[in-house]
Amino acid sequence: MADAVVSENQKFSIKEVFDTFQLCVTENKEVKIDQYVAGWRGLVRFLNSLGTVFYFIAKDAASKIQIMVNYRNGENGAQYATIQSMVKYELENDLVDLTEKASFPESGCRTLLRLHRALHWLELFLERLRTSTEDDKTSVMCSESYNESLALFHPYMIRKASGLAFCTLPRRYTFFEVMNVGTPDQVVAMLGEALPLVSEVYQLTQDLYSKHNILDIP
Ligand SMILES: CCCCCCCCCCCCC/C=C/[C@@H](O)[C@H](COP(=O)(O)O)NC(=O)CCCCCCCCCCCCCCC
Repeated sequence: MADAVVSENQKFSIKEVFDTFQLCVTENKEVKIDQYVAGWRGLVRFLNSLGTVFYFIAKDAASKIQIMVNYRNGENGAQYATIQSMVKYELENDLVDLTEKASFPESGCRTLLRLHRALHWLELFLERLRTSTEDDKTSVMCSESYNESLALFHPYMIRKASGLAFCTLPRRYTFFEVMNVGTPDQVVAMLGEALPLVSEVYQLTQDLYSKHNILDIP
């Protein structure tokens, strides 16, 4: 509720976003979609605070978030409580285009897979940020992480536009300030705590998709 009245530009701490990812995982090691989506919302808000050049990225992420929210609010919302229940439901009911785009271009499994791949980028980027030193460039850390993950799935034009956007990233010190966590040492400590949470969510999803052989949904 509070989220709705908070202005998009209001300063918030990136730590809140990572706390949300912590709430994603249930005792049975399932990943809750509401919290997963909430985590992504926070990341998009942070991205928006970095400037309009990231708008095309934020817009794509936001539209995928919205697709997932719509499933949760729809008549079969309960089936979308966790990523595990969603995969089971959609596969059992033939609601996923597995080999080529056809009747279900916006299935939950497909949409979440795009966010999941982006989470891998985040994992790699946060690790680089965490182990970086003062003079390291955020743009380089960002593009190296991108090239090892999301870029493998993106066409040339998107890779090109992304590369241009990365060049506008603020330097490390300023970037840490925008994260609004505290001193650089505190940011590094926070990243050390946050990374295992993001990694766990990523790994649980990866294992699930791999088990069902749905890592290549078109
Ligand atoms: C800090 C700098 C942030 C740089 C973000 C790096 C990710 C670059 C992604 C570029 C996506 C370009 C937009 C379009 C993508 C789509 O074509 C493509 C495929 O979708 P389709 O199969 O439906 O066509 N979409 C995707 O791959 C999903 C992309 C989602 C990107 C979300 C990025 C959120 C970044 C959040 C930054 C938070 C940083 C926090 C650091 C402490």
